Amino acid sequence: MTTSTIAFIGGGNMATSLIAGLVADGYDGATLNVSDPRPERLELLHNRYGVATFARNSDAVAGADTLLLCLKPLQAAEVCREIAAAAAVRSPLVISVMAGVPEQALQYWLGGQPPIVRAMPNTPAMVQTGAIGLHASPEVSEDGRNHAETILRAVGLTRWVATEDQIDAVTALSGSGPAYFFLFMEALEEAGISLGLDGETARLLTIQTALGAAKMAVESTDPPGRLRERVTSPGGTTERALEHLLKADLHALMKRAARAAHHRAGEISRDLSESL
Ligand SMILES: NC(=O)C1=CN([C@@H]2O[C@H](COP(=O)(O)OP(=O)(O)OC[C@H]3O[C@@H](n4cnc5c(N)ncnc54)[C@H](OP(=O)(O)O)[C@@H]3O)[C@@H](O)[C@H]2O)C=CC1
Ligand SMILES: O=C(O)[C@@H]1CCC=N1
Repeated sequence: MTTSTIAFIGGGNMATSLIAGLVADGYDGATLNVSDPRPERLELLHNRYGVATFARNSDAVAGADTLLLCLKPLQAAEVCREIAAAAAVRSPLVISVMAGVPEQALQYWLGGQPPIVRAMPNTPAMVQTGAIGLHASPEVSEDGRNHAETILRAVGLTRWVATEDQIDAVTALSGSGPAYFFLFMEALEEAGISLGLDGETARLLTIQTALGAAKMAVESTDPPGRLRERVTSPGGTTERALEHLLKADLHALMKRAARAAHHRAGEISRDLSESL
């Protein structure tokens, strides 16, 4: 655990998930600064996690050793320019979770080539079960890498990727990934209701099944494919169901979906890079 101050710039969904996970890990909310234009959001974060809140981004940055940029990509340029002078005072490590926002663009807006770590977390960070991809710009020291990893490891599993481009792949896989699993849960729940179960029963059984399958996948040395085979009795019920999913080519569908997310991250990067 660190006692240094982390400033969250933007206090929306992803910031809230990270703050919740850090506080659950033992971080003192008072060492977490948060700035956001919405007073009601700041109040909620303060009441729930004890964080220090700021209406002005520069005030949140002052005194912080680490900046966690949790803005929507389109807000990045304006806000980085706004905080550049305050950030230059202590040269904090800058960690950006923003999809598609290149390290080079962040350095350009902040000025002076600060060390940047791009992190791609996901919302399960809220329950300390996040999956987080990391990439460091060449300016990040070994200490800086360790510092970023320590923060993010508090909220989940971390993996460094070799190239910045691969952060777009992480975005398409695990950044957006919780939404894919939630959609699957919604569909399974609806299927249960269509077979005559009441809504609450269908939802509870769906969620517990997802949890059980994920726990088995984590704890087993066998890959998911082998675990699937063990559910699938020859000539049984699962086989009949899987025939439909495989006929619809779920694998190809998943690849198309992930490619679309990956493509979108690239579009965001290109648009931002063209404006430099
Ligand atoms: N949500 C997710 O699952 C994940 C998101 N990310 C990344 O995290 C980033 C944030 O996403 P998410 O949390 O979902 O989005 P949100 O819109 O929930 O959060 C962004 C927050 O920044 C606030 N904001 C707007 N303008 C400013 C400003 N000038 N200064 C400070 N704060 C400002 C927004 O306020 P307002 O609403 O009023 O605009 C909002 O509260 C994105 O770049 C996304 O790519 C990465 C991984 C997963
Ligand atoms: O949908 C998005 O753009 C963000 C990035 C990954 C998850 N949410």
